[in-house]
Amino acid sequence: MTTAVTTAMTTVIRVDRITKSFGGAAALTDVSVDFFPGEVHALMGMNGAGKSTLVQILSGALNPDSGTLEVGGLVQNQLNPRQARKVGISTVPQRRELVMSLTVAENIMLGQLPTSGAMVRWHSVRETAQEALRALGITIDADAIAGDLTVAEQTMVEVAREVRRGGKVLILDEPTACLGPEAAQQIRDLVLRLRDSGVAILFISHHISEVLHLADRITVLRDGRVTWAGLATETDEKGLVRDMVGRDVVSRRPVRPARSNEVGLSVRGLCDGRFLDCFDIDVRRGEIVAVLGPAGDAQSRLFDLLSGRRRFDGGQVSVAGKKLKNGKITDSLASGLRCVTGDRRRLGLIPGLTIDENVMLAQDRLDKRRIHRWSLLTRRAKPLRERYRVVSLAENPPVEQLSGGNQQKVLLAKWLGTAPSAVLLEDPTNGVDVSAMAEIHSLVDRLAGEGVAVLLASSSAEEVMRLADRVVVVRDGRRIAEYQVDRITRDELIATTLGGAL
Ligand SMILES: Nc1ncnc2c1ncn2[C@@H]1O[C@H](COP(=O)(O)OP(=O)(O)OP(=O)(O)O)[C@@H](O)[C@H]1O
Repeated sequence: MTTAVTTAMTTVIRVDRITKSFGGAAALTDVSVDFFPGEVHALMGMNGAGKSTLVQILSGALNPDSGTLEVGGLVQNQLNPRQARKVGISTVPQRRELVMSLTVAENIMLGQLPTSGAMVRWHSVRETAQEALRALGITIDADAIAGDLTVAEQTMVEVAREVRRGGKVLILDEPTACLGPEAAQQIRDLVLRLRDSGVAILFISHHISEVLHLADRITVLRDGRVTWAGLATETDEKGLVRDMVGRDVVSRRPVRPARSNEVGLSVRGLCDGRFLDCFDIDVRRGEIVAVLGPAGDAQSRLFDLLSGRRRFDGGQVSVAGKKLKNGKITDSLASGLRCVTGDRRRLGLIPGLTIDENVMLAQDRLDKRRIHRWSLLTRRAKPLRERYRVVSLAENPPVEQLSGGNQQKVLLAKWLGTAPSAVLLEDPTNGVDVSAMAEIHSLVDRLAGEGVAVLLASSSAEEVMRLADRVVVVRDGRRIAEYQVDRITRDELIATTLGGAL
């Protein structure tokens, strides 16, 4: 447990009895929260509990239906994003908002480039940006191109930009989602440095142990209402789960039926640039094998190659003994291989289509069905929505209106509802709450129990320990170690992934 340096207990933001509805359904009801400078305040809750809605109100993207918002002692009516920034409220959303083709310095100084007459003073741009990074203890080169950075580094650049613009309250929406242990730790270290410099941090995370270690204060939302608020030292994991879910949640490794000796998915000598170098892996039917590596590069490249989105330089992929054609999505799908992307926003879902349309997209494609009656679509989607517990305020809205965790459930329903024979799952519980996580883990257990070969690429060591039978560690594109999960501890797993000796 870390200690806060709260010097003055004057609130920097006071949220008083805020209510917000969408189409008559309440997303927030009578929510009151105080934020203090020099404190990490975690906001927790199940998917759809109202966290992002509150963040959007604080950042001026939405206005509440009733209640007041006070910033630095002044009531703010009808806050818009520009005013929010002006009064010192900055948000680093889940989706990175950097211009990927520009340098780090250009991104940090965007909109505030120093000029002499009509000329930009590039030297000053670079110096000022480098200083902004240095002041936060961030060792990233200001000349680097944003798109070449890791996700954690991109998050740090956004934080540096917001702090430089005078952010007194920094809202970080799941900044460690999908990051491996080392990168997540870098972000947490940065959060603590900011806190110690007096910034008020609003931190959203579904990782309970992370919140308990990092936060000074916690507010829990359930169905849009505050169910618990207090100091982190006054609660524990069990208490938080009860406050979020309303009951205990248990997720245990089941005893799975003996695995078949038949290989469901076989990868031989796969090569792709610097990401994969003669990579081999076999997954038997009914087995769950996790691929772990320090940066996640190999894992997401595997997704591109196995799904047929990208051609590999060399090697062979087979599903149930049938060789796949290189770079052919249709062949990959026809083989029964399903690749569930970790990037649901860009590759997984069509934001403007409804839940039912997204849920049925993959099955319709496999059935070559182009036209459907609405009533039939709803009837076909219903069992999948129920099985994956997709929750929304409206009946069948566009998926872009769903909370992040519910979007993830739609993505899983879309692919896993199509009778797969082998599956690649990339961060399957990305952004989902503790209860949905337990449900998704049970669904993956069930898939394996039905004889599906499951290849898992997860950034969470806990998830790997919970789901996988075997772990393959990749470094520099090569397989460097392999373990049976029951012969290794979580800490040993993290050490070996990060390059430490066992
Ligand atoms: N623009 C919108 N239109 C309609 N409903 C919305 C809109 N934005 C949010 N909602 C609904 O409001 C509820 C609260 O959503 P919110 O995104 O705040 O949840 P959350 O706690 O951030 O969830 P998650 O952990 O999944 O991100 C959800 O039921 C969501 O579907």
